[in-house]
Amino acid sequence: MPLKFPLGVRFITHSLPCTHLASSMNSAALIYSFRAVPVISKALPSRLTCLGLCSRVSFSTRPEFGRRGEIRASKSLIEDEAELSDWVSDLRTSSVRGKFTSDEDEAVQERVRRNVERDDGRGPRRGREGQADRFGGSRRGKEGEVDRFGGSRRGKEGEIDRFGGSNRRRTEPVRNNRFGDREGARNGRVQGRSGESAFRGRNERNVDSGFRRERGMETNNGLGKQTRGLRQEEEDSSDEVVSGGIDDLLSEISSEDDSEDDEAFVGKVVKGVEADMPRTDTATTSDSYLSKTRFDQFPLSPLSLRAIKDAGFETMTVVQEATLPIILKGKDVLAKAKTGTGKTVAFLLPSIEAVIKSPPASRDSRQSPIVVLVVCPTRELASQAAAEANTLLKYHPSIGVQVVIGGTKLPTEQRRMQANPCQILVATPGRLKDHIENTSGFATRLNGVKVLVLDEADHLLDMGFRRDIERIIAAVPKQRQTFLFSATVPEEVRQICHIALKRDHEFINCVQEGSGETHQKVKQMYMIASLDRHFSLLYVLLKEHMADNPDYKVIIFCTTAMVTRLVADLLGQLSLNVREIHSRKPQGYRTKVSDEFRKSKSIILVTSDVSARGVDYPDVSLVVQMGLPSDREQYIHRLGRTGRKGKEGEGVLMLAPWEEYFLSSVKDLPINKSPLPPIDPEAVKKVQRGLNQVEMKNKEAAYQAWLGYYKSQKMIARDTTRLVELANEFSRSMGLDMPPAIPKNVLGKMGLKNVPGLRTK
Ligand SMILES: Nc1ncnc2c1ncn2[C@@H]1O[C@H](COP(=O)(O)OP(=O)(O)OP(=O)(O)O)[C@@H](O)[C@H]1O
Repeated sequence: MPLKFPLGVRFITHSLPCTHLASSMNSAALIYSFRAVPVISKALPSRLTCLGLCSRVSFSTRPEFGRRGEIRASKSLIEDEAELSDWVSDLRTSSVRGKFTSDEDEAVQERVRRNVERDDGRGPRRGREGQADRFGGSRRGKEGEVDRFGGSRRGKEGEIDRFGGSNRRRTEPVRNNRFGDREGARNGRVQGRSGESAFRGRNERNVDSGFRRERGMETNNGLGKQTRGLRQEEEDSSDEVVSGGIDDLLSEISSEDDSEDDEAFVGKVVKGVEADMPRTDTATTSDSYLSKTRFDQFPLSPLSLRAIKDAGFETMTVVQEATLPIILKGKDVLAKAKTGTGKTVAFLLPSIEAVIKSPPASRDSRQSPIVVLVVCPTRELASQAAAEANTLLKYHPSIGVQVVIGGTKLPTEQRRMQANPCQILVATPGRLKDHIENTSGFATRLNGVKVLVLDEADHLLDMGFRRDIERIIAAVPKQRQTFLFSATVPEEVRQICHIALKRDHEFINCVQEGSGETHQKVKQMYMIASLDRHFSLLYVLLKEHMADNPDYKVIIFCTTAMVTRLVADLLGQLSLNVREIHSRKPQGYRTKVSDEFRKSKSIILVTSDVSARGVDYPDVSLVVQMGLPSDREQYIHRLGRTGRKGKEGEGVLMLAPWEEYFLSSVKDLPINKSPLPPIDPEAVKKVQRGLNQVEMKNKEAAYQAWLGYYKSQKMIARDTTRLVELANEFSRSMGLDMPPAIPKNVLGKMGLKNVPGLRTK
C-alpha cells in the first residue's frame, strides 16, 4: 500500500506482524506494521506502525532535520511568552512609576497586540503570589490577583484542584434534544471506583496525525514535513533510565502470588520479554475507547492489578493497550488519544512500575529521590493525576505521592514535602520551578528521576510554558524515560518534542484520521447570532436542555474570567442552579465547587478555560462555548468535557456573525449549523431583568476583559475602530446604554488610545 507524502515521496508498505508486539498480538487482521522502503528510511528514518485503532511512529531523527528555525510556536493566545513576561514586568514597574514613555508605550502596545486576557490556566507568565497584572493576562491567576481588564489569564499552574471523590452519576434519560433528535438512553454506566473519581478528564483533540489510516492501511500525508522539523536529541539515548525497561518490569509478572510486599518485586528480571508479551485484542468500533485487553495480560505488579480491579477497570482503554507495551520496553513515548479515554492511567501504571524497580527510598525525606515526575499544566489536573495515582497505589503503601501546585505559600509546601517523603511528584510547571530554585535539597532529589511525564504535552510545550519546561527538563537526568500525552498533538509540538523525548521515541496515535479528533457520540452544533441575542439564546438553550435532561450537567465556557463571572451572575439571577470557576476565585472555593460539580447532577458550571483541559467531570450532558475559542485545540478540549468514556454528549458553539471565520479551523470536525431556537419575548424580558440585577462593577469588568480578549484576536483587532464598535455591542447586550469608561492608561497599554467609541476616565 503506497503511503503518500507531501514531498512527493511515496512509502511502499507491506503489512507485517507488528515488530514490537509480534508475539503479543492475536489479532493480525487489525494490527499491521508498515515499513518504509530503505531509501525512504534513510531520508526519513521513521517507522510507521499501526496498532489496530492506534498508529505508532518511531522516530530516529537525524541531526540535519534539527532546524530550530523552523519551529513555530503553537497558535495559542500567548504567542510569545518572553515578550509578555517582559511586558508584564514593564507594566508592574510602570504602575509604580506612573506611566510609560512614548517608546515604552509603543513597545507595550505591540506586546498587547499579541496577548490578551484569558483564563485558561496557562498564563504566559506565572508571577508570584500577590502580584497583579493589569491586563489579567499573564500569570498564574492566583487568588486575590486583580487585573484591570477584569480578565485573568491562563495562570499557568494556578488552577483548581482536588477532586476528592467522584460518584459518577448515571444519566440515562431518553431525551429529545433541541436538534430534533430523539436520543436514546445515555449509556452513563460508570465503573464505580470506591470513593474516588473513576475517570479523570482530559481533553481530546487530535491534531495532525501525520498519516491517514484506512482500515489498517495508512497513507502518510505529512510525516515528511513533520519529521523535517525534528532536531537531534543531544542526549545519548542508548541508556534507558528505567533500567532494563521491560526486562525488569517483566519480573513482576512472573510473580503469580498476590504478595502484599512491594519489595518482593524489586530487582526481579525476566528474560525473553518479547516472547512473554501479552496478546492484545483491540475493540473494533472506531469510537470505542475500551479494548478487550485485560490489565493482567501485562507484566504489572499484582498489587497494582488489585487496585485496578478495585477501581472497577475491567479492560484497558485503547490508549493504555497501545502505549503500555512500548513503555514497558523502556521507550519514550508521545501518545495522542481522544479526551476522556484514560491517558492518566496509561502513564501512571508504568510509572509506578518504575518506582517499584527503584532502590528503596532513603529515610531522609529531604534526600529521598523523586523517581517519577509528572508535570501537568493546571492545579486541578495535577491534583486529579495525584488522586488517580493514589487509587492505583492503594496496595503500595510504601510508595508516596505528593502534589506541588502553588496556591499555598512556598514554605508551606516545602514543609509538607519534608514531612511526607514521596517517590512520585505531580506538579505544575511554575511551582515546580520555584522549588527547583528555592527549596534546599530539591534539585538533588530530582536527580533520582527516572520517569518524566508531560501531561497535556502540547500545552506544556507551547510558548506559555516552554521556559519552565526547559528548566525542568534541565533539572532531571538525561537518562530517563519520558512520556508525553495529549489529546492533541499539533504539528508544532511534533517538531519540538525532541526537547523532552529521545530520538528513538515512538509516536502512538490513537486518533484515526478521518474519524476526527472529537467523539462520534458527541453532537456538535454551532449557532450564529448577533451579540445582543446571545444571553437570551443561552437561556433558552439551557431551559430546553434542562427540560429534556432532568439529570443535566452543563458546562459553559466563556472567553475570560470576568465574562465568566458576568454570565454566572446572570444565570444565578435567572434562578438556575449555577456555579462558577475561574482563576479569580480563591483556590479553596474552586476546589469546593469542582468537587460539588463532579458529584452533582442538575447543575450548570460557568467557567473560563481553567476547566478546558483534562478535568474529568462525569456525565456532562452539554458543553456550551460562548464566543470565540482561542484556537481549534481549545475548542476540542473544551468539547471533550462531555462524551467521556464513550458516553454521549452535546456541544454548542455560540458565535456572533463576525466570529464565523473560526469555523474554517474546525471544518474537518462534524460540527453543524443549528437553527436558532425561537426566543419568546417573555424569556427576553426575563433575561433583561436578570441583567439589570447584575452588579455594575461586574459588567464593567466584563467589558474590559472582553475588549482585552478580542484585542488579541488578530482577525478582529486589526481594525480597532470596528473592535470598539463590537465591544460596545457587547456592552449593550449587557443592558448598558453607554459603554463603561476605561482608564486612559489602561487603554494606552491596550493600544486603544484615541479609538473612537471608547469612554475614558
Ligand atoms: N481501563 C479503564 N477502564 C475504565 N475507566 C478507565 C480506565 N482507565 C481510566 N479510566 C477512567 O477514565 C476516565 C478518563 O480518564 P482520563 O481523565 O485519564 O482521560 P484522558 O484521556 O486523560 O482525558 P483528557 O484528554 O480529557 O484529559 C477517568 O475517570 C479514569 O479513571
